[in-house]
Amino acid sequence: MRILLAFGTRPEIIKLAPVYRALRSRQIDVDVLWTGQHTDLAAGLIDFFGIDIAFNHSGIVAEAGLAAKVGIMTKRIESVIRASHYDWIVVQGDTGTALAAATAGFLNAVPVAHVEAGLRTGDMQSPWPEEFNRRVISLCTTLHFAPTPGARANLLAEDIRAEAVRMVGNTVVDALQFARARVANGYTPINPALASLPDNRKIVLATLHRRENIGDHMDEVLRALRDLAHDGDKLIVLPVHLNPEVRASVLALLGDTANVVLTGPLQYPDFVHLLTRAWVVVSDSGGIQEEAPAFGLPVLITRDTTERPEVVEAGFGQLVGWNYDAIVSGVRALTAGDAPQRIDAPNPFGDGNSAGKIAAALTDSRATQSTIRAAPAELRAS
Ligand SMILES: CC(=O)N[C@@H]1[C@@H](OP(=O)(O)OP(=O)(O)OC[C@H]2O[C@@H](n3ccc(=O)[nH]c3=O)[C@H](O)[C@@H]2O)O[C@H](CO)[C@@H](O)[C@@H]1O
Repeated sequence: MRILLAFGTRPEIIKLAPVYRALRSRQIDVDVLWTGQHTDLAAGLIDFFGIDIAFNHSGIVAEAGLAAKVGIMTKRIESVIRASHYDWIVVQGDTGTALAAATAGFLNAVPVAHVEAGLRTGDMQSPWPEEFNRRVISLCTTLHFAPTPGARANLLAEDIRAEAVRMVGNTVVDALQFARARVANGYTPINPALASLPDNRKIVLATLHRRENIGDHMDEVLRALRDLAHDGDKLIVLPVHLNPEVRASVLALLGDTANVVLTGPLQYPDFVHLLTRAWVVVSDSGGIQEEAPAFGLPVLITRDTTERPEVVEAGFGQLVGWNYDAIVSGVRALTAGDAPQRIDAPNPFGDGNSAGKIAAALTDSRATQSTIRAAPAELRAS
């Protein structure tokens, strides 16, 4: 059996690394194709998880235009899958890379397995273009790995056959457990700014990067963070995304502000270390909504919708949009005491055993047989 695993961005690497490791531990041949959609952000991650890259297409990132990038990635991935036989092509989430790889797989009759399937906001504009990507990827997919019962229900509502959907949890929890074991007890952060964080401040961990939030929305979140920094008892720690528009807004509103630590994107183990120290998270990230519950951490979600309603239902998350008052009062309420308020509830995104379940399903010969039968005869013969 031979499997192609395709990824491009930081979150895809984090969430597919446990699948890679689970397949390799079963002695399965796995070829990894990296489109390099994130290069700097991915630095260190591939090594951290011990991943060997078979196909490095990181030059694609230089192409202008989202459609051109997806087109070029699709073409490159198609040439890889036409040159060898693959039993599965595995993609994750909702990125351009996942869209390209799923499309190339479908059009060449290679069964596609989708990790983190079934997330929906119901709004094609938010998040854009991810909601579109998710829907197209689901159309191309043979085996859907849903992280939660809600995600599974979303897929069934789109007339996807129940046998094609497996509820396995989210591999982000597996990745977190891998990293947590490495940042336990006496960890020295790679980034020097983290090594000297004062013990007597309440750490507010903030991240901002969603495309649809850039501009007035992001500026309002940054104004709220600036005023929270003025309270004096808190320390705002914000790893700044590399997007130049995000950087410009952050520097304009938070540059040279007391009680604000701005860093570049953190290496994943540093980020996990910071999660262990934070009192509250303010973020528009998808992955962080899933990670915070693993630490019992409350998260204020600076978006108007979330495809992860479980984080809100389980009591970890609040949707605060870009509302200055909601952010300021939310953070103040969560940092009012002398110790961090940890939420004692199970993580709705899983128990860290997702990758093993995915590897077992992919290597189950019955799943492979039924998908091969589903491929058009002329492609099976070619
Ligand atoms: C629309 C949407 O929600 N789409 C999501 C999007 O990903 P995202 O929003 O979660 O992306 P980011 O926030 O960039 O990454 C987060 C990860 O990065 C780590 N991190 C963070 C800051 C740092 O300084 N150093 C780090 O190491 C952190 O631990 C975390 O795991 O695409 C994914 C792939 O398809 C999807 O799964 C997912 O739906």
